[in-house]
Amino acid sequence: MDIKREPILSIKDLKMNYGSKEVLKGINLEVIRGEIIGYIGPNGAGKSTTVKILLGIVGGYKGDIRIFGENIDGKSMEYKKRIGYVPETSEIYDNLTAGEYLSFIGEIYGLTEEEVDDKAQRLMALFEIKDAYHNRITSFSKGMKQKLLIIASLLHNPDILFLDEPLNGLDANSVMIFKEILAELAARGKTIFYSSHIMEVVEKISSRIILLNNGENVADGTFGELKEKNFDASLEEIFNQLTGFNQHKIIAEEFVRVLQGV
Ligand SMILES: Nc1ncnc2c1ncn2[C@@H]1O[C@H](COP(=O)(O)OP(=O)(O)OP(=O)(O)O)[C@@H](O)[C@H]1O
Repeated sequence: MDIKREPILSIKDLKMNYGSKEVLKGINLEVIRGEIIGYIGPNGAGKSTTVKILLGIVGGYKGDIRIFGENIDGKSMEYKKRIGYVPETSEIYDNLTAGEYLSFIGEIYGLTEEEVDDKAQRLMALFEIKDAYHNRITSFSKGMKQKLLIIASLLHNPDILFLDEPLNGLDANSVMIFKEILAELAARGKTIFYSSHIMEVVEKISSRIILLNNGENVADGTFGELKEKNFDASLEEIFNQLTGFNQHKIIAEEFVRVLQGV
């Protein structure tokens, strides 16, 4: 098989209910090596639910999911060692120092203490937070915590990376570095699943964009392809069109009227 076309992730007819609420209504998706998938959709569309199912955090779904060809419903946990994850909000162990936290994560993935120490310090230096290596995470700023989460997700050199609003709190310089890191990783055959509400960034970095609305895929293609089908619009406008939303001005005016007691 052409290694570049190797399917990394395959989802067939994925359905998920929370109680009587149908959250995912039959998602189909095939992702190949080296793709950067921009996974977008309105609040509550089902993006995090999809990602949590793929990570094995949420069960009880229907459908067939294969990651690296392995059905994730099986007993094997091997596939998890090849996954990295940056959650949107994290239960990061605030009482540990950055070094202790990264050692803890690295050892879960089977890295030696020396390997983790060396890699962690070098990566923290590149993100300009090395001076905080021995500091407790509670003392970190929001952006510093985010950099730590990014490093923790990548320490074991995963083949597929799930990112949920990964730019949260990063300054403009760090955003530029991180976007380059993603492009470099993809060029080296890593697959990236990028969930975000910042359309300008998704538009620029994704090799393919998937729009989820109400638990269904309503668009799937390169930004160029989506533009062609949607009157050459920006991704923000395409998002508005495909989710049937054109009320922003009316809602904003009403919001301000309520604030003013009118
Ligand atoms: N643990 C849960 N129990 C019950 N309902 C849930 C649970 N988790 C999510 N939901 C519901 O599932 C739906 C999809 O939620 P999900 O978190 O996947 O959306 P999302 O697309 O990631 O949204 P956002 O952009 O706001 O992060 C929502 O209606 C949400 O209320």
